[in-house]
Amino acid sequence: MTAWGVRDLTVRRGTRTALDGVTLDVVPGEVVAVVGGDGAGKTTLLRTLVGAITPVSGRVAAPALREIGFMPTTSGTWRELSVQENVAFVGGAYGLRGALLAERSERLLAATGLAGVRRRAAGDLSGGMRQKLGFVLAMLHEPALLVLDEPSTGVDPVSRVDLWRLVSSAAVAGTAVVMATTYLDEAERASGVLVLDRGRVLASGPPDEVVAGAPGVVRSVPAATVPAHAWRRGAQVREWFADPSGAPGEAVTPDLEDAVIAAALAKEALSAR
Ligand SMILES: Nc1ncnc2c1ncn2[C@@H]1O[C@H](COP(=O)(O)OP(=O)(O)OP(=O)(O)O)[C@@H](O)[C@H]1O
Repeated sequence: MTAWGVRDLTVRRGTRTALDGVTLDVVPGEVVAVVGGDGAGKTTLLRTLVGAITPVSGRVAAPALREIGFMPTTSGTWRELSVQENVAFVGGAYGLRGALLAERSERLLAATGLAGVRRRAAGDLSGGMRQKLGFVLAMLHEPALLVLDEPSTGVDPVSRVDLWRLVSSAAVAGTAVVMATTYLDEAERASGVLVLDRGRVLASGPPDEVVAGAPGVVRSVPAATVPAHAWRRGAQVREWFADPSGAPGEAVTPDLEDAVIAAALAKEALSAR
């Protein structure tokens, strides 16, 4: 089984090092989530994986271009074209036509709930529907590697669940999927997570291992001891402590969000020394 991905990747954008020694594996049948804040390097990583950016150093293993499905943050749809025309246009670009194109597009339009709006211009679709159309276009040629750049950002919660279902069913069908996301609840459902922070890997592995490997301890506290180490979770205030012994407050069962914050704070504490 071929694993796609990158090894020890360093990429420069302008004068900045956008990625510094990043390794990512994407296996057929699995979804890997790339998480990180604005400017962490998610888009740069995905674009380098699909061959749109040349790295300074490191290795990229990806299938041939026509075996890759790529959905950019902007969904990759043509706003002036109808849903049907978007599908026909992209299908044509991949050399799909006739019964094969009809069968693929009908199946994908039905799965995404877009069959009823096939004559509507993509620009008149809701944000969530437009992202689903972007997914249809990226999947039309049945790629071996599906690369999705923040498909669910700004999408309503119901459409987010729909999109996740589509993405995971693509993986179940054998596609290797990598998706950038800013939603950690979404990343928690992936097989693997890569946490980026200013171009460097903060943590990587299956979500439960990333959570188990989080440095220090996260507690629920009545009031923050060190405000810069505390954050709100619903009605609670949570705080990260480097040293678990004698940490105040109550124990919490950490999730991926806690683990990512803990890893970021531990790194900051280390570099401040
Ligand atoms: N064309 C460019 N020229 C110069 N610097 C760039 C360029 N594109 C990105 N960068 C820089 O590279 C770094 C990584 O950006 P990237 O877009 O990959 O991050 P991201 O995690 O996808 O964040 P966002 O969600 O905000 O797009 C940032 O510091 C960004 O400012």
